[in-house]
Amino acid sequence: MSSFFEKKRNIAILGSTGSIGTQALEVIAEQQEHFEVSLLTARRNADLLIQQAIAFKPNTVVITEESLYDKVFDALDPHGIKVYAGNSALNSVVQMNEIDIVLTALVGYSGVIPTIKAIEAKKHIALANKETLVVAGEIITKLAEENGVSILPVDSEHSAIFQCLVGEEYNPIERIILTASGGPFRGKKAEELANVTKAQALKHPNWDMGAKVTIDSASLMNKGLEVIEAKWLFDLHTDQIDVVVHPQSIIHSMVEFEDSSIKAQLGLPDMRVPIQYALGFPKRMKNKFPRFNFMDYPNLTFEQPDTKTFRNLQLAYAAIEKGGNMPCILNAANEIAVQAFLEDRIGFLNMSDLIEKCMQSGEFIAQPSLEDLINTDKVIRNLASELI
Ligand SMILES: NC(=O)C1=CN([C@@H]2O[C@H](COP(=O)(O)OP(=O)(O)OC[C@H]3O[C@@H](n4cnc5c(N)ncnc54)[C@H](OP(=O)(O)O)[C@@H]3O)[C@@H](O)[C@H]2O)C=CC1
Ligand SMILES: CC(=O)[C@@H](O)[C@H](O)COP(=O)(O)O
Ligand SMILES: [Mn+2]
Repeated sequence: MSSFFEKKRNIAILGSTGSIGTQALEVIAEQQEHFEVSLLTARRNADLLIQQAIAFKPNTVVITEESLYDKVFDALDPHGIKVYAGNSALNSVVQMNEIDIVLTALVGYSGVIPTIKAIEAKKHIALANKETLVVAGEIITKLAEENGVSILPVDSEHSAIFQCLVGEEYNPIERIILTASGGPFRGKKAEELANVTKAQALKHPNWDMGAKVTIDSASLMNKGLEVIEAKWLFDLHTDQIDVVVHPQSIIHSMVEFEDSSIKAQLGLPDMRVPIQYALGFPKRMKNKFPRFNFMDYPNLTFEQPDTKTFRNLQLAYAAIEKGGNMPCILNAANEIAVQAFLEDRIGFLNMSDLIEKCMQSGEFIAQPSLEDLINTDKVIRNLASELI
């Protein structure tokens, strides 16, 4: 069967060895008549990267950890696959001619520069890496517009909103409602959270994801980052973005229009659905993913987020309302806090304290350039590390 696209879409996956990256390869394996892989990248997981490259035959792979170059080269050179190492290699290969769409599935701030390089080379972006828009949303959305490229959301909530907006080009959004699972500690109070372990925090009730986003979900920082991501993706004011806790993660998010109608996108929690939608947009492709059965979920429930206990959501709203480099400060402090929590160096509640301190002491820049943001990230990482 031939593809319904003019030609097969060439996909670059930045972070192919992670949770989003591996699920994207599952999607591509099931939709081989429509997609092929031109680039795969990883940081340290050389064994999986080699395995993926042999199976999907990309033109090029990058391993950013330079000490692993020889291992990956020796394994893939005999297959005619080009191998590079390091961040600068990543920033240049995302511009390769044959790439149509770059799926950004790296973690954290590391996604910012490769995404900018890809947009400058007029590649469409399938955006999983929400931190990119948190750090540099204004610069990146402007750059995408100037280069005529689309930023197609992969994050489940933003994909839901994007899907609700198809056909609504003439209808302004009144507000969006981002759903939040509430994470593994939903309903718990501060005194119960003081001594929770990373093993408990890493047990998300509905989604199987990488460690960083799973801790963010447990602390509600994930929802805070998603509020900022939504502001830039859909050009909204923060007072148009509400968060509702929906513990079943079946309604992935909603849009309310000016006539009071609310549209929602529903389905089982399965990231392959939004990944496939972004890569195949505007086409919905037939697949064999499990189907949702309403009888299995007789109770879909909704609650207010407890922002007194889970302070990160309020900190994120405060950061985006302040604007400038404040979301970049929030993000850098959060990345250091999450890493420290995962290494048992700080407790769960200390994460919010650390982020708040960095927001209070970091130098505020109202109209930051990209260089200002790169510097802010560096300075705040140092500050947060010193404060631990
Ligand atoms: N997982 C999910 O279901 C969802 C994730 N997201 C977002 O998608 C992004 C990816 O998340 P997820 O897949 O869970 O993350 P993972 O930790 O599972 O995977 C991250 C990937 O990026 C690579 N990587 C990590 N750090 C660096 C770095 N500094 N430089 C270069 N490559 C790096 C890793 O390589 P290696 O394996 O070699 O370390 C791996 O391939 C995040 O921004 C997350 O918030 C959004 C919605 C859902
Ligand atoms: C799958 C996905 O998009 C995650 O970002 C998810 O949203 C995490 O769930 P909560 O942050 O709602 O717990
Ligand atoms: Mn999400």
